[in-house]
Amino acid sequence: MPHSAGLDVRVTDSSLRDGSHAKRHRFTAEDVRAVVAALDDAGVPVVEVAHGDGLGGSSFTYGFSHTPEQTLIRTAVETAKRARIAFLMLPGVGVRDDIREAAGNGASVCRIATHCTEADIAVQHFGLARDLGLETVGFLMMAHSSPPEALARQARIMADAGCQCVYVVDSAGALVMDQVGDRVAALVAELGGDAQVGFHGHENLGLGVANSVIAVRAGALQIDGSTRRFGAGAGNTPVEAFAAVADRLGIRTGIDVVKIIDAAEDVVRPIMDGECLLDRMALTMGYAGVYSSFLRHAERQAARYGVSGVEILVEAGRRKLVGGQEDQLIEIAVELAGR
Ligand SMILES: CC[C@H](O)CC(=O)C(=O)O
Ligand SMILES: [Mn+2]
Repeated sequence: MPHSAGLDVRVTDSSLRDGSHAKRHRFTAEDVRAVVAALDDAGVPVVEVAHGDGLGGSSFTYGFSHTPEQTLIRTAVETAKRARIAFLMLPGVGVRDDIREAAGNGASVCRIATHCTEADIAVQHFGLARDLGLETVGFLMMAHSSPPEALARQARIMADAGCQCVYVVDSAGALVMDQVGDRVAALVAELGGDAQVGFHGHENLGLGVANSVIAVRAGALQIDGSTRRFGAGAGNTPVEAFAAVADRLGIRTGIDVVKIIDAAEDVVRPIMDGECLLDRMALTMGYAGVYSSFLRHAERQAARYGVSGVEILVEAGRRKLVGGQEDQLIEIAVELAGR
């Protein structure tokens, strides 16, 4: 199922969604307008916009949005001339009405994310999205924690429910090279022509670009990244670096490398609170297999209870915490403080 528009791989930029974690969900409509205009001009085909934890994520658990995400989505749709606007939702964090509202605001790509063993909770959401005429993408999160065959069985559930591209999502940035290739290849073999396969990387072991190239070589047709690595943890695969490497390898992304390099420096960097760094905390996440979006939560609890953020993350990895279990970071911090 190749791309029609002369592309070998379609890139989705997640900086206005995954970057929301790094910016503590403080995006403004002006931020969205500036970033979408620059990415659109550089030829990025899909731009994802939402609260970091997806539609409905604005809450005490995950952190409140500065500007309602549906306003941000509408702003992105109004700004983009060519790019399609995508949104993410996690069943249970968001509900079906959130999908209807995002579609009403003009978003055209619906991305549904589940933990990598729980694809069945997304079945009704894929059905609704297809009924609304949306393109569908499925996210199998924390993919390092499931072997390739198990992941492929979950991908089959998503594809049968109407998902048109299932992503191997390296939420913890813990997958190392062949581990990406093996997972992508298993999904390609399982799905055949029924759905495409994608890869979403994080930089916690410094492998976002290399892992993405390996994913493409294993048959992935969609790749996520964030310009300037603006994402959770050490950030995502940098779109500008991936576009440059892809160009050198003869992989067509349709992205203008010079323009995306300028966008990273002149437009995206100024709206970031700081660079997304491969520092002690982020590297620990990749090494211990911890959900990247736990970074800010772990930092906060470490400061609040006067304990080591690294120790919180190591224990979170040992407990194999999944998204939605942010409150256990508090429990871990309290236990560490009591020792
Ligand atoms: C909370 C959703 C999560 O950030 C989705 C994602 O980008 C990932 O799992 O990497
Ligand atoms: Mn991510």
